[in-house]
Parts: sequence; structure tokens; C-alpha cells
Amino acid sequence: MAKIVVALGGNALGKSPEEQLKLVKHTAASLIGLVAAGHKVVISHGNGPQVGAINLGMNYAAEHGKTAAFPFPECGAMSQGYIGYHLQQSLQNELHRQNIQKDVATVVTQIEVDPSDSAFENPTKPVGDFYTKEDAAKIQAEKGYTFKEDAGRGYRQVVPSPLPKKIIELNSINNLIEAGSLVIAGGGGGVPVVQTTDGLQGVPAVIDKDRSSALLAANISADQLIILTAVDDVYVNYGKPDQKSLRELSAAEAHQYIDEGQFAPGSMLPKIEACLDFVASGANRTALITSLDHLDDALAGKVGTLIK
Ligand SMILES: Nc1ncnc2c1ncn2[C@@H]1O[C@H](COP(=O)(O)OP(=O)(O)O)[C@@H](O)[C@H]1O
Ligand SMILES: NC(=O)OP(=O)(O)O
Repeated sequence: MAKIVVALGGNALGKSPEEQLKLVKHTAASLIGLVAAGHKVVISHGNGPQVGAINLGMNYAAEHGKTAAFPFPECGAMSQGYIGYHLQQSLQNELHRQNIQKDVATVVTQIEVDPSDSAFENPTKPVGDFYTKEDAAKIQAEKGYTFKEDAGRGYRQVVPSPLPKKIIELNSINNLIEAGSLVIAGGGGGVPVVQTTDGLQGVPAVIDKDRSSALLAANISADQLIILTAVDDVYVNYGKPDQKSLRELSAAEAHQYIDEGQFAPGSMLPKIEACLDFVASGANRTALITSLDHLDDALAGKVGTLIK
């Protein structure tokens, strides 16, 4: 029996509440497969599209005098509740269907960041929907948001993405795991907070969920970090006619491929770096990157990229 942190990427969540619930039901079946096999499972997830949508909606309502303004950390906390609710419900339904007795809980998770992190000067994390170049420039001029082109798919608002340093609710998460609960934590990379003379305070940023998942996995002494995304494997020469699956990757090989620029910054690179951080955090720790649809095959060693 292993302790496993599973980080769910955007393709496991979809774009609307209806789509998310449908996809999360499918995700729940795979995750309960891990529980049924006897593993202790902790789930984390992204929130880029969701936190952007919540923030956009709240800003729109505030601009029309219908509500107060809701800052980014509050929107991040809302995204944890919204996604956690769908995950909890779907996992509970699947547990019930499989006649497995287990409690499920989402922990609203704050993660401390360094206020002097250089990420605050250089926003990189895409949130929300895609815009044309012209619309992005108009909104940037009107509202002062920063937009950047996102992997050839259009322009998105970007916010700072500081490195996660400390999980504030770590003891509560550990207590729930030890009590046998299926825990959802660190959603959306955690709500970013800094220590001030008045205590903890939220900051407008979105932490990368793969980096937070690696920190969570290391902090709870997990055996494995599984990152579920849109691709079955990590590739060299990705997207080129000679692309090749990497089935197993040592830290030394991963560093060499990073130096060669094989992993795109903003998509695969942070995943590889998060995996390397986790693998280096303790003996016999491994990380697996694969797609949600092939989790079973990946656990059987048939697909996926194992980093060790
Ligand atoms: N070397 C590579 N191997 C595989 N995928 C890569 C590689 N470089 C970039 N990618 C891209 O990274 C994507 C995963 O990153 P991202 O879309 O940010 O994930 P998620 O939203 O699931 O967290 C893949 O779907 C693929 O398009
Ligand atoms: N917070 C975060 O990393 O979200 P995405 O994975 O959706 O970008």
C-alpha cells in the first residue's frame, strides 16, 4: 500500500459547472480505483480557468454596483470550494457505488509564499479564458491587467505565480489522512498568503498546482506523486515527426533534457521540475506523469513517464 498524491490537470475539470461535474465523475472512477487497490490517496487540482472565471464574474458584478470587489485570494478560495464540492460529491457517489466505506473531505488550503519572490514582478500564470490580441490589448489598456500569448492558443490574463514555501493546514491534512479520509487539498496550488505583522494575509497570485502538489507530497511523506494531464507520456521532440516517448527518466536525464529545452516552460517544464523536487525530497520517492484516461495502464507500467 502506498501513499499517493494525485494532481489533476485542467482536462480533468472542464470549463463550465456542467462539464466539470461530468468530467469529475469520470475522474472519480479512476481515483477510487486507487483507493480500492488499498492506497492512501490525496488529491490536488488546478484552477487556472476556474479562478479566472470567478474573478471575471465578481469584477463584472462589482463594476455594475451589484457586489463588493472580490480580490484574487478570495477567488482562489472560492475555486477550491467549487472544485472540491464536485470532487467530494463524485468521489462519495463512486465510493457508495463500489460499496467502500470512506470519508471524503476538502481542506481549504493556504500556502505561504515569499513576498519578495521575483514572480511578483513578472506575471506568468495564465488564468481564465482566451482573447484575441486586439481584445486583450483593449482590456489591458482599460483595466491594467497583463495579458500574454498562451502556447499559440490566444491571449490570456496572467498573474504572478510565486513558489510555494509552507502549507499552513499541513497538520489538519495529515490528521485527516491518518484518520483514513480521502483528502482533497492544495487546490489551485493553494491560496497564496504571506506572513505580516498582523498574521497571514492573502496576496493576488496563483501558485502552480504541480509545484504545490510536490511540496504537499514531500510534506506528507508520500511514496508517489502522480500528475494527470492531457498527454499519456512525456516526449522528447514533442510535436515533431520524430517525437519519442520517455518511459523512464532519471534525474540526470531529466536535467539534460531541460537544458536541451525539451519541455515547454509554462506547461511540461514546471511538471518535470515539480517531479524532480519531489523525487529529491526523500528515498524511494517516484513521480509519474500520464493522462487521466490511462492511469490504470500507467500504474501497470504500460504507458506514462516514471521519474525516479
Ligand atoms: N515534452 C513534452 N512532452 C509532453 N507534453 C508536452 C511537452 N512539452 C509541452 N507539452 C505540453 O504540456 C501539456 C501539459 O501541460 P498543461 O497543459 O499546462 O497541463 P495541465 O493543464 O493538465 O496541468 C501537454 O498537454 C502538452 O501539450
Ligand atoms: N493553479 C494552477 O496551477 O492551475 P492550472 O493547473 O489550472 O494552471
